[in-house]
Amino acid sequence: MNKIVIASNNAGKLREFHALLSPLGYEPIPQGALNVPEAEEPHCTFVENALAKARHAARLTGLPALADDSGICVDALGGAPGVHSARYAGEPKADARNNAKLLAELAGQPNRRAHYYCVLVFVRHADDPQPIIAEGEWQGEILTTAQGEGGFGYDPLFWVAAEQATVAELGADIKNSLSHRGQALQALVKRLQAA
Ligand SMILES: O=c1nc[nH]c2c1ncn2[C@H]1C[C@H](O)[C@@H](COP(=O)(O)OP(=O)(O)OP(=O)(O)O)O1
Ligand SMILES: [Mg+2]
Repeated sequence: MNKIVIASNNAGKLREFHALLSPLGYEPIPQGALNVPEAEEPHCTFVENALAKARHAARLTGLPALADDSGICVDALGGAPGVHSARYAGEPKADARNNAKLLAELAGQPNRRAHYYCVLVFVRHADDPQPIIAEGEWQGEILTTAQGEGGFGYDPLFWVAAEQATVAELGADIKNSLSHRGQALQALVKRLQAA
């Protein structure tokens, strides 16, 4: 088995990585299981934050590491909350408060277009000079009320027209086949398997 530390403490992401990587012969290990504390995410781009998280986990575990930095970017808000999605409503990060703030910011706004973005960074070791980087994007719209119980984060507000459902109403397998994270991971795995 190819052990990979997943440099995340987000239970929703960890579930998705497990579902996507395990059938491909990888053994994803959440960084928390190896006592890796949360990394700082001080940067203004997703890719820099993902690289920081991946190097941090690889340094502390001595294992290859995969990090995800992701967020939701709303057109009418000039791309916000973007890299600040996790802490949009301040500390401590909380999905319910973030969703409430997003609805408040968009009150009366007819333009509901948004996209999820995900960048994945894989490092073979902490100082890897050639990280493998892959991205994914998923277009949708922000509803005016939450719908559905699945997924995590902003999923109950994120409407996918092609499915006539919010992401929180999609099954996990369908989400993984369409999502920003699923797309990025498919691209990343191709690169890993070619390496
Ligand atoms: O598929 C998704 N469905 C719903 N919401 C999502 C998704 N993907 C990212 N998001 C939101 C959640 C969080 O508010 C932010 C990620 O922030 P981000 O810093 O990358 O993750 P995090 O702090 O939750 O965990 P960690 O840094 O340990 O991986 O974007
Ligand atoms: Mg984070």
